[in-house]
Amino acid sequence: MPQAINNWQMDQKTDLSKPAAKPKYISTFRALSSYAKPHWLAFLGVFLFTVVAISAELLQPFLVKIAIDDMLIGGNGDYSGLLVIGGVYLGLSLLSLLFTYMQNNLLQYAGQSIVARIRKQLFEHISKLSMSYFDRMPSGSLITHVSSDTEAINQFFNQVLLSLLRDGMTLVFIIVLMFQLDVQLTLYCLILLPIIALIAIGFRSYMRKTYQMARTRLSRLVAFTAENLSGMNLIQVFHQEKEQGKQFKERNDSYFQANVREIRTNVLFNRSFEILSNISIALVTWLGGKAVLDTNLEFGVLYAFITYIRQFFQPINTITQQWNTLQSATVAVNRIWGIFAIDPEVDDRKDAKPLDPALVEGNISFDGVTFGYGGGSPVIRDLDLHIKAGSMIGIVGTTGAGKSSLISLLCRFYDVSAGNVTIDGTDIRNIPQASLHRIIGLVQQEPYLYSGTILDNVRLFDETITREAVIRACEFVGADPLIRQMKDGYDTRLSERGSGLSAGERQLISFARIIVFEPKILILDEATANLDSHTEQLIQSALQLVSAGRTTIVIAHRLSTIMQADRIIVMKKGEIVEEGTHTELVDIGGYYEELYRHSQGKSMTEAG
Ligand SMILES: Nc1ncnc2c1ncn2[C@@H]1O[C@H](COP(=O)(O)OP(=O)(O)OP(=O)(O)O)[C@@H](O)[C@H]1O
Repeated sequence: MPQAINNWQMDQKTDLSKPAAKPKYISTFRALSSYAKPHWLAFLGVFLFTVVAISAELLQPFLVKIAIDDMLIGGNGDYSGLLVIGGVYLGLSLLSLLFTYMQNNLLQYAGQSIVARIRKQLFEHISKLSMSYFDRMPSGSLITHVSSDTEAINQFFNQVLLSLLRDGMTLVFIIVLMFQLDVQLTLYCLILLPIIALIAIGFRSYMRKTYQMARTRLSRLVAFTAENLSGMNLIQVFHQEKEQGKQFKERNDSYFQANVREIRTNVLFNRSFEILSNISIALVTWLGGKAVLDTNLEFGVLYAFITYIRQFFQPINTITQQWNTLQSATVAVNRIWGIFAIDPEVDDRKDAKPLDPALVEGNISFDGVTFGYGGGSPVIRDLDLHIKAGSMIGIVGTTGAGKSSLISLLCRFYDVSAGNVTIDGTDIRNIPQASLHRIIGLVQQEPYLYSGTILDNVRLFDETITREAVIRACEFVGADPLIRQMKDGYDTRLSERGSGLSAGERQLISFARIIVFEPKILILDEATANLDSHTEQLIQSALQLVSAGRTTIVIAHRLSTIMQADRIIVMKKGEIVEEGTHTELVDIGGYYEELYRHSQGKSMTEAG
């Protein structure tokens, strides 16, 4: 099971058991308002457009009232007045439509710009965080923050803010117009306000629960699906399709039930409002009708009143519906701002000075280095290692011995707990990370390839590196014939992580990267995957070419790769237990000799 997704699921599970943290609405508004500030002109425009759109819409019943009272009932048979009213009515509709359209577009634009900026800053911030953060934080959660959480903020602008503005203003305008028409009738209608508030509060907490339940169950379903897709080969090989199908069904059913419950609650809430609206209309028809019959009220006023009452409930309903969106936006803002508040544990010192790559020789020293992940028990213990510039050293050792950890310390993915690591005598903590990483080239066990062309993968999307330079590098490491055989040669597009290429081809491409970027220090975490002897030969000679003139550290899984190394170190439980050339180590008769005998036996068996 991929670790990240596993952790993500665990995360979702713990989230469920935790009581939901109290949302901080004020701090959400404050956080977002700093991003909204540069767009104040757009928001002012939205406000003005909303005023025009709502006024145009709400004046329409008023026009009909004038037509009824002044032209139909009390009029003198003047058709032209009716025609004018009809024309103005149509004009107001068009005006409302136009300004609603402009208001929506402007708000969408401002909202999207804000969210795009937050997303960009979040991505940049995450890219600067230290490896220790990524150890703690499952990548699934980070994906959620960059995608879903920023989307929740987008909804805040395009739904919550829009509704507060538009529906809030509509409500105020309607109440003013109703008071304008008839004070007594308006007061009767407002008697219903406390009942509306009670219903809204009652439903609010229930709706929040059903909404959260549906979201959590959806997250689980998505995590399960993602995990299954990435491990589909294992599922098929172990005939787990039925079992996984059963588990998927359980999650799917539980999401379905949560959804049904959410919809049921929403429908019930909407209908309650409709009933209230109808009660008000009945009340107004009865009281207003009586007043019309008693000639205390004009018929047109009653008509306009009933229309406004109908329009009165809809905005209240919409505003209440925004509660869930507001809440998820608040949670999203809290989570995103929580990430912004995290500083990288490995940071550049203020007085750090970059090294000139042209002057770097590549002498490396680990002096009394001790290190443990997250300050835990040491996985590297008081280690001393000195590597001369331009030499090649091989590292072998038991699994979990600390080989990769040693490399991570040299790349400064983590800081040592004690001792120091130096390059040409300079403590790497005194070198800015960007400068350090320009000196070091890393070829990982599973070279990472991006979705993009071979060309872009070799030059890592750095357009300043020419196509010719890439081709020369690939020719140099022997990858060129392989690439030319591909459908579009150097322009062949690779799928995610280069899944269309063999392990050997991926390594050759990452060797070409080294040639292109010319680091002084080369680190190779050799692939464990079985390569056919032809590819192994290719990699072997490519390594010799690439390592020439560079300080090279190879974590070896196949001894054949490092037999020619200037020095080999053997690690066990975070310490160097044997050290020397191949011949010296075989003579010692220790762990290395045992490994060597093993590999010889294996190749004899293979040969036999
Ligand atoms: N990110 C991490 N967080 C916590 N502990 C870790 C982390 N990475 C490695 N470890 C632990 O540190 C120890 C050394 O691991 P390391 O990966 O350096 O060993 P290794 O010699 O490279 O092993 P292998 O050959 O199996 O890759 C192990 O006990 C491992 O569990």
